[in-house]
Amino acid sequence: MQENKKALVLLNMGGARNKAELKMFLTNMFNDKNIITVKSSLLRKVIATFIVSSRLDSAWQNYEKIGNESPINKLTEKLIQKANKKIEDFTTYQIMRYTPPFAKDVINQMKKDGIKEVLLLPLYPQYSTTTTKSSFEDFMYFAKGNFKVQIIETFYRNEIFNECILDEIISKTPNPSEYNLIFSAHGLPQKIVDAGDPYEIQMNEHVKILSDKLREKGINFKSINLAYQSKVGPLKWLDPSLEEMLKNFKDQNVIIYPIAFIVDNSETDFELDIEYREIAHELGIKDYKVCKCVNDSDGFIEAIKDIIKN
Ligand SMILES: C=CC1=C(C)c2cc3[nH]c(cc4nc(cc5[nH]c(cc1n2)c(C)c5CCC(=O)O)C(CCC(=O)O)=C4C)c(C)c3C=C
Ligand SMILES: [Fe+2]
Ligand SMILES: [Fe+2]
Repeated sequence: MQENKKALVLLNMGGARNKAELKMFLTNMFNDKNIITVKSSLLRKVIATFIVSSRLDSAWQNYEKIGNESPINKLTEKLIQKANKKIEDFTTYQIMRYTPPFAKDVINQMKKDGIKEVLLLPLYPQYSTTTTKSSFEDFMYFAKGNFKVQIIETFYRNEIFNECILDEIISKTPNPSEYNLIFSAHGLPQKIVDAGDPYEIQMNEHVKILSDKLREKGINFKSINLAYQSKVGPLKWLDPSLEEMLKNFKDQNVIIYPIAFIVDNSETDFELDIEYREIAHELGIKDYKVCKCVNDSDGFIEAIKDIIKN
């Protein structure tokens, strides 16, 4: 690896490579104080143990349908390799929050590599305490003042990034007036939003930016909507849910864009492409398309260059 002094660190959630890692993912996630916001870490541990034991087997069945692993790790690896070839002045690393590579180990490697300055780029276009803040705190805890650190908190307004999203949507729908476009975002418990998390506000703004850009290009979908997927547990989450939204489109065509994600993962490959596809079929939707995330596309590498400049 090059001996650059500056690191670009891409932060993401991680994903299971096997059943043991799914247990690790769920255990780490539900012990995260930004996800389960109860004050007592002991109570959180009890809740985590309960959720993991009740969820593990059924959740694993979903991963069995997508080749026994989340695609997030291999796709992120490709993104890192491409970034290291194409983005000058930085060595690019990845850190995952709930499965390896963990902050502690990557930070040790960065110290060995002589890194002095770090630019953190969470792979979440919109800020949430559950994702951006959680990953930032994780990094800072293990960095222990060893580096000069900067973070990019959001990039949903970046024009090059938004062009990548639109390219994917447009290339999948030669006849947009016959399709309903749904931006599908990962959901969040309502109480996290009520406590001040800006995710929903930023999500609405992001959908408006993309909708305006489509109109400016003269591309008119039958309708454009935002819905939330992936609800877990009994609490109220952001609405409308994707399932409720799909009910509006019996006998019509739908195209979904996964707006909260940068790299395809189990929520896109299983939940959107398999589970909601079945629901759409049962609801009498005619054609149901799911867009790919920007992943390691050349366009997204250009977007990263633009996001990190200055
Ligand atoms: C209280 C639970 C959860 C919150 C809050 C939450 C927020 C959140 N998550 C993502 C992105 C991803 N989540 C993924 C999987 C996943 N998420 C939860 C729960 C919460 N997420 C669970 C239990 C799981 C595991 C799968 C399942 O059992 O349903 C993933 C996929 C990882 C993979 O395996 O590929 C991503 C990515 C965001 C962006 C977000 C808040 C904005
Ligand atoms: Fe999630
Ligand atoms: Fe899910």
